[in-house]
Amino acid sequence: MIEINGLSKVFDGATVVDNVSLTVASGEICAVVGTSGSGKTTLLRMINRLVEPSGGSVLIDGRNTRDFAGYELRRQIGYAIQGNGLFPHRTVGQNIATVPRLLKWDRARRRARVDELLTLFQLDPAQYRNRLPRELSGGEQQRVGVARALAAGPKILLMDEPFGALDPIIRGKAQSDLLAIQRRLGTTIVLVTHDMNEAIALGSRIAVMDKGHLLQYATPAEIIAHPANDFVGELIGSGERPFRLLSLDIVLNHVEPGDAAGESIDCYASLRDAYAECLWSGRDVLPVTQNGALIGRVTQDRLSQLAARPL
Ligand SMILES: Nc1ncnc2c1ncn2[C@@H]1O[C@H](COP(=O)(O)OP(=O)(O)OP(=O)(O)O)[C@@H](O)[C@H]1O
Repeated sequence: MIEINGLSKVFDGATVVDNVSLTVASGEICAVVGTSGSGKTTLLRMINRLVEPSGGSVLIDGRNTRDFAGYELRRQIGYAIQGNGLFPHRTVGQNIATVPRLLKWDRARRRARVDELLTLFQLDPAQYRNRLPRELSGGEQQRVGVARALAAGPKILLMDEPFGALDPIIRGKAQSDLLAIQRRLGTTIVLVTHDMNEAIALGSRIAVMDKGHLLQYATPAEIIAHPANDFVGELIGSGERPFRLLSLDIVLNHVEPGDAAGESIDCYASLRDAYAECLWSGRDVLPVTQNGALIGRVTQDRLSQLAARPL
């Protein structure tokens, strides 16, 4: 668990993070969003003390981060940044083994960990471990960057726009890979992003920053339904609200008995995708399948109700 209490940072007389308090429970993903210069990166870097706070405290599992040496803290907390930050002259395997080496893991254990992580990120170890970063695509480099951050099995992972440079398709894939890995390892993640779609897709909670202040800290559903003020509402995008709400839930939770004509939709598809399919195919009801077998139907009426402003 990460407890941030009254955290502030002053640079050259300017307060860039102003008295921010929030708690990230173990195994949760906190997505930090906000305009450029709102203090997101500074907030993130105060958690592993790459930036020393001017005031306030950060507790990790109840222990004040001031009680650790900075380097000690950074070995325990994974850190992944945009553009991956890989060492260009070290192989993929050496890059991933950076922190394990600092922690003096023996060679066999390092090798086993490198291969385990490459496999987890769907990169064949035999093919990738001895390559240099420049011999990888941007998306592959990004995955190696995240694998490196996870190498020593940190309980906490800090991510600063990790997928910012990726194209939308690879980005979607990288996000779903991260979610799958996070669920498997139970890692607590704080992720800075410019992209509200990414925050909604990944965040168990979203922290909205503006000019160093934390404006709202709530679940995606709460933020979409009840933005704390006009600024947060604008960030969500008023025209997007119904669709963002639909993107939070899956068809399986709203299947009703009955038949429908035409191509079916998978029960794990988002309600947003189901609604789009209704509009696109001109149908007001879709058959729903689970593992290929018909389990019922979903209606456009029901989807419309679910897209409406919650009371
Ligand atoms: N080392 C530093 N020295 C002085 N000012 C700094 C320093 N680091 C950041 N700042 C200032 O602090 C403010 C917040 O910066 P920060 O990088 O935290 O914002 P951000 O929300 O992450 O922005 P972006 O989305 O553009 O990356 C900015 O005005 C920035 O210029």
